[in-house]
Amino acid sequence: MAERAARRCCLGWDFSTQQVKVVAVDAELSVFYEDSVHFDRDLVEFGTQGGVHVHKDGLTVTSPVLMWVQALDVILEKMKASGFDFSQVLALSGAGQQHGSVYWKTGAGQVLTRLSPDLPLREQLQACFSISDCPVWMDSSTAAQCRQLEAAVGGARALSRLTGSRAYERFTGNQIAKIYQQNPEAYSHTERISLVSSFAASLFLGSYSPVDYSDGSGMNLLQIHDKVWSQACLGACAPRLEEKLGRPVPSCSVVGAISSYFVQRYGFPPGCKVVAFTGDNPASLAGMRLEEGDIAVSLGTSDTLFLWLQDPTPALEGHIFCNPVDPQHYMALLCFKNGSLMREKIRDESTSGSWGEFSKALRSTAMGNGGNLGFYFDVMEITPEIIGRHRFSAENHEVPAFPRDVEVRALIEGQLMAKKIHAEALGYRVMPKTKILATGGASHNRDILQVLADVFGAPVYVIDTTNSACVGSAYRAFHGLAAGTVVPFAEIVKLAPNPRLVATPTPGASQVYEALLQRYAMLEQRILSQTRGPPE
Ligand SMILES: O=C(CO)[C@@H](O)[C@H](O)CF
Repeated sequence: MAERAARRCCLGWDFSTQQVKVVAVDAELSVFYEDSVHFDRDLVEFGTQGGVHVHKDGLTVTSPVLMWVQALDVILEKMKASGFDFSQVLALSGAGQQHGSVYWKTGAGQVLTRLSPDLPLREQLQACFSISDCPVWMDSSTAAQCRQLEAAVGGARALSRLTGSRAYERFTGNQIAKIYQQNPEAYSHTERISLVSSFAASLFLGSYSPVDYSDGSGMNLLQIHDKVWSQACLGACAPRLEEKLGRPVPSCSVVGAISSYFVQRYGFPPGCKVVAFTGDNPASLAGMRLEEGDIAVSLGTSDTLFLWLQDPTPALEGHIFCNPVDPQHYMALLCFKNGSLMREKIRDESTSGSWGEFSKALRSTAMGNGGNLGFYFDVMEITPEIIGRHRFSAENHEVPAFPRDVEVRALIEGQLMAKKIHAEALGYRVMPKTKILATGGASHNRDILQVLADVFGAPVYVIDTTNSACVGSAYRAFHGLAAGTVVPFAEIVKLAPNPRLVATPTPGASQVYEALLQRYAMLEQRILSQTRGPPE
């Protein structure tokens, strides 16, 4: 085989819900290698579906930690077999599904430092975990612990101001509290608790990696302004918790050099740096190269907004995390459950299942839709908590139906105005330099993106985000190599492929939507007050 040219690079890892993925990115920021191990398909013995075990109560959702360990063994062996030249790896970083937690048994730290390069990780770490099936982000079994935590710190809004979010069932602090309450023996035999991100970093380090600020912001435990653990939250969840978590670190930190295990078994250079791993969403923000004032809109099954914020306003909806690439700033995540499934339903009902007709309906109706407004939530919406379909005429009278073209525009304008209103409630503001990055299935529909540009009053770009968490992790590894210097992340990634401009605001759009957004916000509050008590 022709000798492969030496290619200095950084690796970006993603320990996600369904697989472990890796990309290799060279100094020109080109991705030249990628590989993955899919849990359900490649590690059948663990019996997962979608990478998880959904328990009989329908609320508890876990994943086997040894599956994640074995996936790393398998993917590294695949890379070795493919002839990947590990000696060229300057640094690596990674991402993990947010909120999940790993419980290292007393003594495991010693095992990590003394791994034999002659054996796979799975064999040597077999007995190192006090909890074998780890709680993950899909778990919703900790409602009681959420209420206890909010009560301990003065309520949901107080907790949101402190940690960036009100209590959420999937957030790690509440999961730790449940384990301490329901399995105290396992908790007492736990010497370290990692997130999935810092667990993965620990494997490469050969010692416990600290939790980074950004993923740590998804625990309901970290004070996002001071970047220290909240003693009130720690105390409300479990005893002696701070010693099990260790001190959190800035996300751009170099947490150490790669363990000799990987040097001897795979040929990594001894000086290969490990940069703190972080959550998958913060890593994706890095991969999309979001900058201050930018917003990424992922239009998928559920719609997700990634915001870059300088002065966040924590609220009862959405999540504020410490920014993964700028320790002075923040990011926010907003999830809208009624995303593409709702768009597909209206497409089927109003345009005979045709996206072409759906787009025609958008093009044949004017911005503002003649004052008609719609709220379309066939499943309970997260942001805000509303269910059902609610249509309003220009006079704010609720009506039972719209003509089909009006219905299509009312759906899309409603979904996108909700995004702007709730983003602004978290402190987001469109700036002159704002770019909107659209991703996900619906980002292939240019007519939907035109409405997005009109509602936000900003240009819309599309970007390939297939491996955004991995690529963002590789970018962060390069940034970590510059650690100690004041080189901003944007400077490190300026050679990366640029997003493609797809839509710019129609002249007059801001006048139309300024008034409509106010009406939408008022009507949303009207619906909320009709369906639940006064806001907290
Ligand atoms: O819970 C989430 C974010 O808060 C999910 O996006 C997980 O990070 C997916 F792994």
